Amino acid sequence: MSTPHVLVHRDPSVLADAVAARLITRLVDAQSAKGHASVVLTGGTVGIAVLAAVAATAARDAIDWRHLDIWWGDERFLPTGDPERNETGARKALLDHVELDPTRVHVMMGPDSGLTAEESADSYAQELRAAARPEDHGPVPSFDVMLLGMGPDSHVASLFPGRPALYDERTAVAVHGSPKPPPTRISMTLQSIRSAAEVWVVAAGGEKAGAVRLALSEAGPVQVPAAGARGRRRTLFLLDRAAAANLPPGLERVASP
Ligand SMILES: O=C1O[C@H](COP(=O)(O)O)[C@@H](O)[C@H](O)[C@H]1O
Repeated sequence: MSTPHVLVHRDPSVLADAVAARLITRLVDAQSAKGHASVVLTGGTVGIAVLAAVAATAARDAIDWRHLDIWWGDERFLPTGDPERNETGARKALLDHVELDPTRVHVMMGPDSGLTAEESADSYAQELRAAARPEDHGPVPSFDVMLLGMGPDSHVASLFPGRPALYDERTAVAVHGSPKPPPTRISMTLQSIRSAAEVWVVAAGGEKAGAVRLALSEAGPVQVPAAGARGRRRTLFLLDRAAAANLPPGLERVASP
């Protein structure tokens, strides 16, 4: 697992634009090396702002959208089209504006599929396994980039502090009784997060500063889920100034004065 690096941008808007630019570059590089790329999306304020920033730049046309696999780190277990679904936010902000191959868009199914949350999570785990290649050495693809928002309680995806999902050895699980609504969710587990080549934790706002500090300390992932979010090759914490207000000494690298 990689050691986290921290980049601090001036405000949430510069942060979203900078992450969008970084994401486009990373996906274009991956596609030029392999012919395809993969990204894991997140919900939440900054996660969706990054997608809107990608949609707003002409550089988005540098991505070969038909050869991009899109996954989600977590989903609220709500019907297709519900405004609270992470998928709905992502489609509105970006996915509806680019030409994707629908077979490469891997949604976590909601109750309108007829599946229970457990069955939906199992189905996602199977989809992950089917997409993994021998070189991934496991049941989950080595995603090129996994984007993760983070809550003020340090949750990432739908992995909340102290909850059973953090001990689970499966790759995707149902989450019940989420402290943040809605109560039922589907989430990738830490095992899946750690399969990503690059994990980018993106956070803005002073209410996240304490969680950012803990996530970059020696805290364990059961108490501080974001402390367990690490990529195989690279881990970035991409922050605005407010979220970076309480960093452990020596970590900050100011990227936008
Ligand atoms: O519920 C969720 O929250 C987190 C963080 O959201 P934010 O609005 O505080 O940025 C998000 O990463 C996760 O995907 C989502 O389901």
